Amino acid sequence: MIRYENVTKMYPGSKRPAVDGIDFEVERGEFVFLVGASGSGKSTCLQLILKEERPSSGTIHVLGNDLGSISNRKVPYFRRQLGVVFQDFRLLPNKTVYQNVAFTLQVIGKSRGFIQEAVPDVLKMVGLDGKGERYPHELSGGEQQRVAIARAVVNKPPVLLADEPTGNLDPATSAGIMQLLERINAGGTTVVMATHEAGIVDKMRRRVIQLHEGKVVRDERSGGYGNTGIVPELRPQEVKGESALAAQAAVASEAAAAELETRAQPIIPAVPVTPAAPTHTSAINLPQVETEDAADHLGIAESLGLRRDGDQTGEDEQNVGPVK
Ligand SMILES: Nc1ncnc2c1ncn2[C@@H]1O[C@H](COP(=O)(O)OP(=O)(O)OP(=O)(O)O)[C@@H](O)[C@H]1O
Repeated sequence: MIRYENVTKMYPGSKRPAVDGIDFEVERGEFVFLVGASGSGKSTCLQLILKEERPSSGTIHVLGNDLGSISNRKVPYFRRQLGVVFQDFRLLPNKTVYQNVAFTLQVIGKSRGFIQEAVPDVLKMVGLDGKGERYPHELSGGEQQRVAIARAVVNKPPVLLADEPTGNLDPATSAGIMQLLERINAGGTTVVMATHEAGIVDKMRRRVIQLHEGKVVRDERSGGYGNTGIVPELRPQEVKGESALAAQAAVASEAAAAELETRAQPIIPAVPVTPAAPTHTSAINLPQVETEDAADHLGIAESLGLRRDGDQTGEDEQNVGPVK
């Protein structure tokens, strides 16, 4: 479904690759966590899958397509098969919940009848029944992320990519979001999620691919986050508030019990990871709602794969192939 073959990504002006000769394959229906310290290459991996970035060398196949062979013109069509969720939600602030989700379908030319059926269905699925007329600023952070997830999956993409989707949420709210992602995965959608949050990874016991300085240092079926005691930046984010701390403790104790029950063997043995300065703060940062304008619409559309980006010249065209 997603296959990395000896992929390296070197950003211009960088001294070392962000992604350094990595190989992995994600099968249809898997739930995979990408973990690792800040700067280890998690977001770059997701951007490469989305063809937002191009590898410096190596090959990436997604849904049967060699990404190197998809022309710029076809990129938006390719991206429609991938749902994307971000840490900062990226909702359109002057559109209602309903309109935020409908917008995705309108841009790709779905009929009014289809939209009128699909949007209420997906809002119900994510637990936002009855909140369609609210604006993003009238929702909690968790509800805003549910809208973003609804928008990502309303067109039933076979793959959902999530980059720190719980990064702005307290642990109790995060647990609800993770249940929702699990439910979406149980419905057959392949989920690849980058995260720093050890409690979540430890509790879920799904496949874990750990990156360190752009290399895969662990690929473990049914894994945990890693030895968070040794590596400072892998510790779970601290949170403020008694209920959040209680929820985090509950997750940690369940994870400890699960650890005792199951000790899965790594596919690639873990290697020591050099500690680096922690970069994440303990505050819960809710994103600022920005003023809506045309640029917002275009930026959102582009990042969701609804609009063509890049130059228009020179590449061979190739039809986006069937789902593998
Ligand atoms: N557009 C860019 N231009 C230059 N360097 C970049 C760019 N994006 C990322 N990098 C660098 O590539 C490396 C990997 O970054 P990346 O964002 O993929 O890591 P990450 O694991 O997602 O980090 P975080 O958890 O902090 O989001 C870092 O050294 C980063 O500074």
